[in-house]
Parts: sequence; C-alpha cells; structure tokens
Amino acid sequence: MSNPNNIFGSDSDSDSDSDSPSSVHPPAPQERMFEIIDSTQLNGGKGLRSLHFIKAGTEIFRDIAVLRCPNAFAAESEEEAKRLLNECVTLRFSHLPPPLRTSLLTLSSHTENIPTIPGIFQTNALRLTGRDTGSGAIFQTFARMNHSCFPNIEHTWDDTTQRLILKSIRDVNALEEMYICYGGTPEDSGTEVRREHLEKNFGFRCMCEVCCADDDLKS
Ligand SMILES: C[S@@+](CC[C@H](N)C(=O)[O-])C[C@H]1O[C@@H](n2cnc3c(N)ncnc32)[C@H](O)[C@@H]1O
Repeated sequence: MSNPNNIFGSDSDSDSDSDSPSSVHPPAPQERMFEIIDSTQLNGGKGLRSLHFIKAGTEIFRDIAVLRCPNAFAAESEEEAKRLLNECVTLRFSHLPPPLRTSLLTLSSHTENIPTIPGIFQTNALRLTGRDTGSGAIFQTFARMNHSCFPNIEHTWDDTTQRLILKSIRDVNALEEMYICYGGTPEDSGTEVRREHLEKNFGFRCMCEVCCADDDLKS
C-alpha cells in the first residue's frame, strides 16, 4: 500500500546541482515543515505546528483525499439524506486498507464519545469545490488542523491535480501552531457571532487566540 502520509514529495522538487543528471544525483527529499502535536491552545486534541520559520506565501504541503463521498444525496427528507451519506461513508471506509482504517479511527469526532465513522466524517470532511462540488473528503494530515479566527494557513482544493494545497498566508514562527479558518463568518463579525456560527456548523466553542483574548477583556 502506498503510504497516505507521504505527501511531502513535491511535484516541483528540483535537483540543486544543475550540471548533474538527476539520475546520478536524485533530488534531496523536501524538508518537512511541520509536525503533529498535542495542541496546547485548544484544551487537548491534535494540531499541526511548524518545525522552523516559514515565510508568508510558502507552500507547506499537499494532501490527498483518503475517504470521499458525495454529500448531496437526492432524498425526500434531511433524515434520509443523512442516512444515505452515513451508509456511503461506512461502506467506502470498509473498503480501505486496514492500516488506513485504523489511522482514520484516531481522528476526532465532535458528535459522540466513542467515535463512529459517520461522526468522524462529519467532523473532519472538507466540502470540495469546482468540478468536485457536492463531494466531501477526509484528508489525513489536513484533518489535524485546528481553526483560528486569525489563521496563518490557507487551503485550496485543486480539482485538476486532485490535491489540497496548504500555504502560509503570513510568516509562521518556528514551533508556532498552524491554523486554518473553517470558514463561513465575516472576518469583522464579533466573537459571539463567530462562536455561534462555529458551534452551529462545526460543533465546538472556538478557543482560538482571538476569541480567548476577547474572553480575557470581558473578565
Ligand atoms: C478537524 S478536527 C481538528 C483536529 C483535532 N483537534 C484533532 O485532535 O484531531 C476539528 C476539531 O478540533 C477541535 N477544534 C478545532 N479548532 C478549534 C478551536 N478553534 N477551538 C476549539 N476547538 C477546536 C474541535 O474539537 C473540532 O471538532
């Protein structure tokens, strides 16, 4: 089985010794820019942090979809649509290689105490865009990224290469946690509006630095 975590070999790897044929000096593996950690900011749970200083605009990694399902089933009710989605997720999960299944079962689920695959899908799947609109997918490394209302990383789905591209949108210090924005709230909306939106759509109370700084001001 190919290792789904092995996403760091960039398409743009180049041999720095331009006089040498690449068959003689294979390109050096791209330096790994991050590691998965226990997030300190968000009361437990995993997160991603940088291993060294990263300049704004740097591509950090590309991720691949490991479990994908249409999330817009034609159904007579919301309940039926949910049932069809859960059946699809469970069936596709059962066809994955066992090590990948074991690994996916360690992802977080906000819907239940003992995580189920539908709950894990609901918590971690990203809605795809472009010609893949209508599908949701889990990306193994991306699924470990937490939300911030002042994110330092942006994600873009490239439907041509079928890769999720992660880039820094501002300078990231060494050992700083990397955050994306889960989306949907205007940047200038107040803390309570953002928190309500995240709670309703993603099932958690936002504990990012911006929201917590606001809590401190109020206390
Ligand atoms: C996609 S997962 C992110 C990775 C997760 N922390 C883990 O341990 O695998 C989403 C979950 O992370 C947590 N989370 C992410 N961003 C958060 C934030 N800003 N505040 C509080 N919890 C957050 C919530 O429990 C949420 O359901």
